[in-house]
Amino acid sequence: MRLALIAHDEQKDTLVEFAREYVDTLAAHDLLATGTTGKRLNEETDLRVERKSSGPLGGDMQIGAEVANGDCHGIVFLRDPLTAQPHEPDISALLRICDVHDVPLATNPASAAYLVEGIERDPPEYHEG
Ligand SMILES: O=C(CO)COP(=O)(O)O
Repeated sequence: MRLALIAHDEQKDTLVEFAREYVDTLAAHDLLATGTTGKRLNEETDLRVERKSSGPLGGDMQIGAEVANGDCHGIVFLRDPLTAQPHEPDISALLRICDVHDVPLATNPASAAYLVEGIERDPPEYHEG
């Protein structure tokens, strides 16, 4: 499966910690991330992550396009619920396209744990295209 990992700045430490905790499960998958998140993951974990553009520069939309194309099958997106983001429309679009295509999406660490553990135990069926 191809999984995306994304975190806003205030959540990046938490995502790095999460990725270390689930490194064995995550390493079995094809991983991608928005730019700065991917840089942190590549530098601070044993995971190898394909980096898209930074979120404010279009990274959320690039990942959304993969969802729309059937190429991205699950997303952990640790959002900052307390800080306004300049690219809020892009974020909303990514969340929406996950719902359109029924792609699992976790936006906080508790649900991210269920998502990753669930994928390991029982990978969801997904459709090409
Ligand atoms: O802004 C983001 C997601 O909306 C994350 O982007 P970065 O990983 O480049 O910080």
